[in-house]
Amino acid sequence: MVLEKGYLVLSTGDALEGKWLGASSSVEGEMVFNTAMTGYQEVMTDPSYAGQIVTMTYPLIGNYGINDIDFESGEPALSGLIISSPCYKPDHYQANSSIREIVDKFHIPTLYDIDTRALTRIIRENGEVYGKFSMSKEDKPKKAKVDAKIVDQVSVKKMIRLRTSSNQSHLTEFSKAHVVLVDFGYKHSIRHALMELGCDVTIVPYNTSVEVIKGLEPDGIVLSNGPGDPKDLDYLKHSIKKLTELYPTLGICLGHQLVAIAHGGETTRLPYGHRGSNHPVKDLTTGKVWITTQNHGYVVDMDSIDEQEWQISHINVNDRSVEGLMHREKPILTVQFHPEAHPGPIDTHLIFQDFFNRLVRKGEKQHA
Ligand SMILES: NC(=O)CC[C@H](N)C(=O)O
Repeated sequence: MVLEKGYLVLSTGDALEGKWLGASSSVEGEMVFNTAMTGYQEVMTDPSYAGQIVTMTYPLIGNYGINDIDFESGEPALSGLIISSPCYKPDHYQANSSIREIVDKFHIPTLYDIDTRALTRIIRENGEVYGKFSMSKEDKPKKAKVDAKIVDQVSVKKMIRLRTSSNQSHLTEFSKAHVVLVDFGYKHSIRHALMELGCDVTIVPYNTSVEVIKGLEPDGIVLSNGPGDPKDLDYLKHSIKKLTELYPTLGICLGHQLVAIAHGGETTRLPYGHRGSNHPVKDLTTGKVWITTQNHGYVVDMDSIDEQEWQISHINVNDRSVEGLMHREKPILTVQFHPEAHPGPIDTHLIFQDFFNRLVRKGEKQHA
C-alpha cells in the first residue's frame, strides 16, 4: 500500500500536512529554508546541510532534472527536504534522472505539497525551529540541536590526493601549487576551483594534526565549509591557529568561522540564517557589491574581532554582518559566503585567484 499523507511537525507546535515523495520517514532535523530559484541538486548535495531539513522556497523543484555534473558530494547529507510542487518530467539536455528518482535512490526523506510560504514564515518568526517527519500530526520533534559530532559524519575518513591536469598554473617555473583542503564537509566545487587554477589538492580529514599536514609540504591551506555549530569544534582552535601561522590560508564559511574562533573571535547564531544565491556582500577594500551564494546559520561577531590584527574585508549589505576577514600582515583570507558558488553567481571566484596569488608570492620568495 502506498502511504501518501505525511506531516511535518515542528517544535513550535505547528503541524503541516503534505505528501511523501518517496518512502515515509520519521527523520528529525533543524528547519532551514533556501531561497535560490535554481540549484536544488547542489543544495541537496551540499554537506553543510547535514542534520537539517531544507525547505526550498521556490515552488517548482525538479523541472530541469538531476545531472551527473552538479553533485557537490558523493551522497546527499541533508536530513530531509520540503518541496511545494515537484516536477516529475524534467526537460534539460543534461538531465538523466528526475527528482523522484534521486529521492528514491538516496533515500532522502521528502515531503511535498507543503505550504512552503507558511513554513518559511514560521521559521523566520521563531528562528531556531526543529522539525520531524511523521505519519501523525500529534507527534513532536525530540531533538534539540544538530549533533555536535556532525562534521565527523561528512568529513573524509582518509586522505585523498588529487593532481591537477591544468597547466594554467602561474607557478610552472617552480612547481605547481599544492593546497591541503581540510575537509569539514567540503563541496566538490571548491576542489574544482582550486584545480582549475593549477593547484594539486590533498583533501584531509578535519581532525588531521598539524604535524601530518606539515609532512605534506603544502603551499597553502583551505579550510572548508561544513555543517553544525562552529563552537562545537572549539577544541581544534590551537591547531587551526598554528596552520594559519605557517601557511597562506583561505577559510570558507565554517572555515572562516573557525579561523575567527582560533584567533580569539566569537560566533553567534543569526536569527534565521542566510541560505540562497542572491545575498549582497560589500567588499570594503574596493567598495564593490557582489551577489553571493550563502548557506550559514552562524556568523562571526563583529565586536569580537581584533581590528588591530584583522581587517573586516566584507560585510553583508542586508544586515551588516561580517562576511570576510583579512589578516593585516599574514596571508590569511576568510569569507562567510561561497566563492565557489554552485548554485549561484560565480562573481566571487576571484577570491580563489586572490588566495592563489598569495601562494605564488610565497613560491617566488622561496625561489628568489
Ligand atoms: N556552509 C557552511 O560552512 C555553514 C557553516 C555553519 N555550519 C553555519 O551554519 O553557519
